[in-house]
Amino acid sequence: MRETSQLPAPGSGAFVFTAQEIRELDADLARRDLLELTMEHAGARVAEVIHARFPTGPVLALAGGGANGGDTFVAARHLHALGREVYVLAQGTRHELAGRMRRRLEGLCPIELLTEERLCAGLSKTRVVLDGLLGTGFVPPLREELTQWIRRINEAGKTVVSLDLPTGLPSDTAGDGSDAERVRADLTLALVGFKPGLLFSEVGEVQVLDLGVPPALLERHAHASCITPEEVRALLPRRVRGAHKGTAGRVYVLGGRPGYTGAPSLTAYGALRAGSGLVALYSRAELPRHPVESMAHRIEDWNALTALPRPDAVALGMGLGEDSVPVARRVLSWKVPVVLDADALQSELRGAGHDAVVWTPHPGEAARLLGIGTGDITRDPFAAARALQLAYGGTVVLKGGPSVIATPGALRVCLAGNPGMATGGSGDVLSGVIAALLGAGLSAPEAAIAGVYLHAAAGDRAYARLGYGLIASDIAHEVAPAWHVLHQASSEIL
Ligand SMILES: NC(=O)C1=CN([C@@H]2O[C@H](COP(=O)(O)OP(=O)(O)OC[C@H]3O[C@@H](n4cnc5c(N)ncnc54)[C@H](OP(=O)(O)O)[C@@H]3O)[C@@H](O)[C@H]2O)[C@@H](O)CC1
Ligand SMILES: Nc1ncnc2c1ncn2[C@@H]1O[C@H](COP(=O)(O)OP(=O)(O)O)[C@@H](O)[C@H]1O
Ligand SMILES: [K+]
Repeated sequence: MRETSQLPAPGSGAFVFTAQEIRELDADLARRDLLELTMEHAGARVAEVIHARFPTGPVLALAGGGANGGDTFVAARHLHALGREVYVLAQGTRHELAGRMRRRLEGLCPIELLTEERLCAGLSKTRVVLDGLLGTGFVPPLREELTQWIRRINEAGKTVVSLDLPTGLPSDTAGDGSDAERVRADLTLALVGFKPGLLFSEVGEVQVLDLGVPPALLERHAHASCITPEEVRALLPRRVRGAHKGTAGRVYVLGGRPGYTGAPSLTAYGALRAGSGLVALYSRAELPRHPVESMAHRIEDWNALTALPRPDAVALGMGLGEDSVPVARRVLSWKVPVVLDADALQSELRGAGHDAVVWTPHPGEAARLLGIGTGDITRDPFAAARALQLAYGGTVVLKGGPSVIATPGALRVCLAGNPGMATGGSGDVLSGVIAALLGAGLSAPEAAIAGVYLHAAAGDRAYARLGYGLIASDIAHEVAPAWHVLHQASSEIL
């Protein structure tokens, strides 16, 4: 599970790039004669951060044969200029720009060929290791010598700062969880944006460095972008002075069966705390713990739904069991906005959805919907979310730490949230939050983006108060203050 401290503050509007997208961005920068400047900027920023965070002691800089090594030569030059003792061990390079950066360093501080013996000697004398061996150009599997060096670095117990990616971590997919074949970094300084591998693997702290690349270029080449509090704040529905409960959104929650009565109640709490004017629960079971502010109806036969007035939004599937597919088909025919969750996430519903549907699978449910293994989902959540959206339509929320959203036009990721939220029922609360936002008039992509962020921000508030002992209803209750803070905050304090 991801530690709360690992990702940057959720305010970060950072982008995410795959290795191929970085190659395309670099080619674009090169055409504009900006690539060398960008590498210079990268090295300067890395040196600045290292000097600020670890102000004393020698630095051992390890430079590989590609541009990751080139950045490292630049960082070493800037650290030297800051008066730091720097020792550089480098592989040979055929990379033109990296070679130029190496020549600019030669004569200022020692550069020696990287061998295991020199690495061990260097590690014994240093305070900080700058890992610039492999970045986005890493093509697995690791060559044998790299495996040995990584082992030495990890065994030395020094502070390790990785440049762009911890060496050995694949750029585009989650690492396999084994630490043996990648550098265990204390801090990774990611250039221009996250790489998917940094979001979905256990990698320590990550800081994204702005390299002064024009935002339009970043946007053009990016794979995904992080949800910002500012955009969520702008999306949150505002009530007019004359609002009444009927205009604030009427949500139906269809779920539960004998023995499974908690889930729809948690969804109702989520919807109420996210501002629904009226929440009605329909279930074939008695729902003993539902919020008293909601209306719970036990129904014998789902055909009774036909006689009900159409709501503004529906959340469907939590604890509903095998009734889910026929009930979902009926509700989808109403063409009102719907959140499909839990038992309603079935492949029989492929083709039955519409634009105003939000599908909210966790990786197990996503695997069921796509007919592949859960490992295939968690290895590349962006690809999985996109594949689900293409297959099922609407908007897809692939839950996890972090959650990913695929809308018809974009991939988004939510940096808020924490492992304390890995507790039964927290996904049920999310369905209620999204349904409330749909009921208040947000589109499916908007409700998914704002709902996932609000739910995660509520989870962070609950974690701050309760730590890993937080339970799903705590998240539901924190949705209200999370919303309120966001609603009231001026943009300066977001
Ligand atoms: N816009 C940006 O963000 C900017 C990004 N920039 C930087 O560019 C970096 C990407 O640079 P890159 O493409 O040169 O690749 P990089 O990571 O240095 O690796 C290549 C080296 O690795 C080697 N190698 C490969 N596989 C291997 C294996 N399995 N086992 C062992 N070795 C292996 C390969 O060896 P070869 O195959 O050539 O023998 C070659 O020597 C990126 O991470 C960032 O730091 C900045 O400079 C400027 C702007
Ligand atoms: N490590 C984590 N970091 C961030 N969010 C998490 C983490 N673990 C779980 N969550 C969030 O908690 C919720 C869990 O949902 P789900 O697995 O459907 O739970 P349940 O089925 O018990 O309701 C999702 O919104 C997910 O994003
Ligand atoms: K690296």
